Amino acid sequence: MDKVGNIEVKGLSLGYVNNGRTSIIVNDCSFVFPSGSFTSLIGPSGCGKSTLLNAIAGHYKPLEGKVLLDGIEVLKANPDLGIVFQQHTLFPWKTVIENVRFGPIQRGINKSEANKIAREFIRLVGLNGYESYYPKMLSGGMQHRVEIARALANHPAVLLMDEPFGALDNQMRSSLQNSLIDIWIKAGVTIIFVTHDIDEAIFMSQRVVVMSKNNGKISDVLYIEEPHPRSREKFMNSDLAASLRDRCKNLLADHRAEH
Ligand SMILES: Nc1ncnc2c1ncn2[C@@H]1O[C@H](COP(=O)(O)OP(=O)(O)OP(=O)(O)O)[C@@H](O)[C@H]1O
Repeated sequence: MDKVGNIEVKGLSLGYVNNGRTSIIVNDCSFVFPSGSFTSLIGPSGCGKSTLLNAIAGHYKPLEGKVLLDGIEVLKANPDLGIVFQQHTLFPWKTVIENVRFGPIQRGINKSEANKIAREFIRLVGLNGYESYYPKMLSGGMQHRVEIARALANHPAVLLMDEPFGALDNQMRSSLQNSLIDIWIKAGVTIIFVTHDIDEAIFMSQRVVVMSKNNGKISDVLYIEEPHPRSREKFMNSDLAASLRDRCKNLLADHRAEH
């Protein structure tokens, strides 16, 4: 079956064992991230967003339950599950094109075909002309675009993003948010996006999953019907965005009050 990027989290419990004691981080969580959807995960610091993302990526073994990609259990890291972190993971000694073609070459694709694939994704992230630059010659935002191109060059069905724009200034962050939406529409991947920023989650996603720190569960899911691409100015100043923002703030405040 073709990978279409439907992620199903079923009865998933995640935790850490330290000195024989198990701490539960995510508790019996079930959720579907439909193929081609854009979902943000928000929640208080330490609630388990990164742990959940890593479990979906196959980097982390559940205590209970499972993650299914298109009906098949994810048991280890898989090229269909691309991951982009906040910190840069580009090879500093490789140029942009060498970084982006790395995955295809690892998969056994010949160099000229890998270059073709890499150029396609470099163009998609708006960096044509920068193929022969080294990462240190690029701004932080441009390096992020290379990271995204590198992840997409593996043709993942799902892109897992852990606060990818967390360290950037507002202007750069807005510009990358617009680019990512554009890429998402063109590439048709499923995106699961972890962020601390409520406005970022509301602006970008179709659904915002709010995680709770108290019981390791999903505490609410906000569905955002506004179609993409959204006008930042118009949508973020709308009544809908204001009410979503309030709901998110209240949910996060509830967690703090109960703690
Ligand atoms: N290797 C580990 N051993 C023990 N506990 C850990 C380990 N890694 C993370 N934790 C704990 O698991 C919990 C969840 O961490 P996680 O990084 O998933 O949270 P998060 O919601 O992504 O947090 P943040 O928003 O601050 O990045 C935290 O309490 C953290 O201290």
